[in-house]
Amino acid sequence: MDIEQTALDGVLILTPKRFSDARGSFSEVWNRNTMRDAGLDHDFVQDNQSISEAVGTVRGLHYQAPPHAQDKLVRTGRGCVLDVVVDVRRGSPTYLKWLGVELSEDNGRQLFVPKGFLHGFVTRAPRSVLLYKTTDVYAPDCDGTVHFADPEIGIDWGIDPASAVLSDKDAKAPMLADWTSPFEYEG
Ligand SMILES: Cc1cn([C@H]2C[C@H](O)[C@@H](COP(=O)(O)OP(=O)(O)O[C@H]3O[C@@H](C)C(=O)[C@@H](O)[C@H]3O)O2)c(=O)[nH]c1=O
Repeated sequence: MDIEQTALDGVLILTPKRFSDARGSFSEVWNRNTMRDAGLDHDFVQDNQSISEAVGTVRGLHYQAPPHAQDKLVRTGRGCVLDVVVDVRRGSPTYLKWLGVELSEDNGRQLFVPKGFLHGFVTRAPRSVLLYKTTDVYAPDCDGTVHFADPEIGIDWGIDPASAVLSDKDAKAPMLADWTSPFEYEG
């Protein structure tokens, strides 16, 4: 497993070793011991899958607030997405900085998204399948959204935001000006 730091403290790009042969390939996408040795001692308790049919589908920007905040380990099982995280830890030196990483079935990359970050993605291939593990279970009362096209964050999604395929919840999400982050930077 290759583990790469990013410009956002705590956000990691993990690329599993791929064993290829005449049949195809094999990869360990998560191994508790390997991860623990790399300092990632996380207790994942839920596995999720979303399937997005159309190119240009945006899901996000999402978070679960404390006490049910989630770390996430995200990958693409089929297709391709631009996966995006935004630092919303109040007091963080990189507050409101965002990072986009392409995750595809071909590159096999995974993104580790810690608590305190908004998470979202846009699909770049039809019928893209996102797979992700989380360290807390779904808690609808703590579920939150920030508008994906917030001008203060200014994410370049690579599409015209007006053409994005969105859920009603994401289309109606608050802008930062009407939202207070529940996360504090802990250094
Ligand atoms: C996230 C989630 C949703 N649901 C239900 C609620 C709802 O009826 C339906 C669809 O939910 P959503 O519209 O919130 O799904 P979606 O927009 O795919 O939400 C996800 O987006 C990505 C970007 C994330 O980071 C995830 O944590 C999650 O927020 O699934 C669960 O039962 N368990 C879950 O863990």
